[in-house]
Amino acid sequence: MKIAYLGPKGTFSEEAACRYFAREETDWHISHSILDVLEAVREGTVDKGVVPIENSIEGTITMTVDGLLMYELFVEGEIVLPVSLNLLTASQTSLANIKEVWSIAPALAQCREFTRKLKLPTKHFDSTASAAKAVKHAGRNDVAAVASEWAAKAFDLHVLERNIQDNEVNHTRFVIVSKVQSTLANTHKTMLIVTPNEDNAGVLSKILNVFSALNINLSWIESRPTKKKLGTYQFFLEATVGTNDRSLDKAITILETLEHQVSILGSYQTTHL
Ligand SMILES: O=C(O)C(=O)C[C@]1(C(=O)O)C=C[C@@H](O)C=C1
Repeated sequence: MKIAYLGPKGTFSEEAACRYFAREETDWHISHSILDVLEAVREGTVDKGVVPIENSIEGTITMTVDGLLMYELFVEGEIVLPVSLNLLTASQTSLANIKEVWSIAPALAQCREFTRKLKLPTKHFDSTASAAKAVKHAGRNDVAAVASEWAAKAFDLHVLERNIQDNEVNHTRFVIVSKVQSTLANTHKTMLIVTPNEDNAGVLSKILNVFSALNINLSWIESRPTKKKLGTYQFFLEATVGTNDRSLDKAITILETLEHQVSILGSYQTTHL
């Protein structure tokens, strides 16, 4: 099975993908960006892709959510990975010497308190590991990458500070995406997109009421702009029931009767690593 993830070696995506598919025969496809992973799935270059969708400190990774829509992909699994972020330098140095911190935007956002306290400017890269690789090749001792210990080993970097994220406990959830909708039995979560039929007062609350009236718990809500008109949105909802749950069927029927557009992005189980 061909599987794409965000590279280079040493990313959290690599850790999530390798540990999740540890028992399967895999042909890895390493992509340069999250959108490249999704595009490889869309084009059929790979069978599946593994991408981050939400972090417990920073929230939704909007690039992934927008990419799921743009490439019309489905979600067939979910992985929750503990994330510890470290400050990595090319060689041993002190914090006082660091002038700039490099990483992917969501990782930098997870350590905002640390970089703000030290008044350190940041620079964006396509992944934590590409920032680590750049630090290795920059030949400088005044720049540092925010990345994993796995990346420190991969690029032979020095760990200057450990666990620098804003909260000691930190998790990122990844989704496994594919071009076809899988028919998994025994799933316990379902991701939906609801596009309201019109933009009227209380439309979101009316949509949410359908779920609460049917006693369906929602574990995630994200609104994304339709990109067509300011102030108009589509809602991503994650319900903690599978598609075989009759109350979910009912909720979808009611929403469609109210002329909202509903599509199922996938139904899946969660794997905690
Ligand atoms: O850059 C990486 O290592 C990734 O796998 C991406 C990513 C993300 O964008 O959220 C994944 C997990 C961590 O939250 C930090 C970075």
